[in-house]
Amino acid sequence: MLEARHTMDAPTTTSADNGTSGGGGDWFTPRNTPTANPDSEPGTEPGPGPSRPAEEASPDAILIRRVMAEVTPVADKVTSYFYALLFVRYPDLRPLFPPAMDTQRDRLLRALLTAAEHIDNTDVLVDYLQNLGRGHRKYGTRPEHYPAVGECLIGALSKYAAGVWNEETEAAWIRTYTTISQIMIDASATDELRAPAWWYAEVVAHDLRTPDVAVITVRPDQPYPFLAGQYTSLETPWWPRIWRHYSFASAPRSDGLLSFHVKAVPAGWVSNALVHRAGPGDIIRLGPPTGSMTVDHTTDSGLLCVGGGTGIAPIKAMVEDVAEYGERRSVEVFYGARTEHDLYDIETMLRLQQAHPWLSVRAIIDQQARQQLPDAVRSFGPWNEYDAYLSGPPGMIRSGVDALRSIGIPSERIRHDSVEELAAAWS
Ligand SMILES: NC(=O)C1=CN([C@@H]2O[C@H](COP(=O)(O)OP(=O)(O)OC[C@H]3O[C@@H](n4cnc5c(N)ncnc54)[C@H](O)[C@@H]3O)[C@@H](O)[C@H]2O)C=CC1
Repeated sequence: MLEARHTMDAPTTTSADNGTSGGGGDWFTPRNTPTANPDSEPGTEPGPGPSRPAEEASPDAILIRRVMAEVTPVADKVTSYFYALLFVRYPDLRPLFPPAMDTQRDRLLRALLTAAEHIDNTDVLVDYLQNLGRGHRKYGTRPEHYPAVGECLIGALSKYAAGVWNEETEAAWIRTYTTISQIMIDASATDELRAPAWWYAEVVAHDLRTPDVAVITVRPDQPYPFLAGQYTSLETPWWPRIWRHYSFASAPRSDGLLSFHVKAVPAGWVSNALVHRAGPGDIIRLGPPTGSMTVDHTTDSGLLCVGGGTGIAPIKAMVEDVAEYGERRSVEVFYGARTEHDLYDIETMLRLQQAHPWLSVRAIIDQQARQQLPDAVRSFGPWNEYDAYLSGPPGMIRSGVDALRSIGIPSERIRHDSVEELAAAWS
């Protein structure tokens, strides 16, 4: 299953002003209390309607896409203008955003595209927005922040889509944004009853495996439930309000410790801090667990796992999960790296292989194999009885999906995290 997880990760915020100032009126003011069933359609707010094929787009979807087509070529301008509006009208909110807004700006546009893309696909949209609403709790986002964001969003879209903007398009955006924000608010309110907005975690071990890869182990301040294959967002004390994603590198452990594999990448503030600066005793913050690249325990199909570089982290967690679960299903791991030196976790993987007869681990080193990881996987097999899991750089995921589909694995049996998000957020 390709995950419908994209990068709509900008904190939606504005001043404690209830959103009725600044020209937006109360168009976007969603209800502040959760609906009776937060997993259902958001109450009486107009929703995107039932899922339907793309060729039968709803009237709102047609209007939304018309605007998107206008603004996409000037994405940078729209996003800059949106944030300018937001921070001028609601300056109190500026501190909730990271000091440097580059990534954030990029995220907003993608968020819009995602919402527009899925406006008729209620299930995907709801699931995605609920996750997003929960994830926004760590930014300090409150229900009263949403109206101002909607107001500034409309302000920016109407300016840059002037050619197609009219009462009808505006009404469609208002309906859509109201739906979006209501789902997020509801999910956040429900989550508040069962989980903290974030967890503090103390670094208890820092193992520099190569000059730029560290395996970091942390102890959360309270229980942290998650599933093997998922990932979290992480903030370091050195770069406040900059959150980056890392997969859990172990299945849930009885001692409650969590581990991450971090590679310091050029211009990666968080990754460099984690690899070169962090040490035992440092306190980081963790957001909630997320992601659906998890082991399906309802089947006993074999697992074909392809991990490139630090993408091996969630694969290792899933192998441990299978071991823990007790099912003796076949698990075939391909662990790719550019050089032998980059196979920083091969010993762990080989130890797991030794302990579990159902597990096979193959290291594929570009330089030796003279081919990239996905091609190497294709030359083994057959894989048509397997569920496939891909984790690694975006290019590897893309060519991995192509390679696996070309040998007959249907898309719904191929799982991976969002390529867009990988590109943006694992640094
Ligand atoms: N740290 C973590 O928890 C996680 C990290 N990731 C992602 O994994 C990646 C790891 O990066 P590095 O360790 O630097 O990996 P890398 O760039 O050294 O590549 C690792 C392997 O992927 C293959 N590969 C790379 N680009 C490819 C392409 N375009 N087509 C086919 N194969 C390709 C290479 O052949 C190599 O075997 C990052 O993009 C990170 O975002 C993914 C999940 C979890």
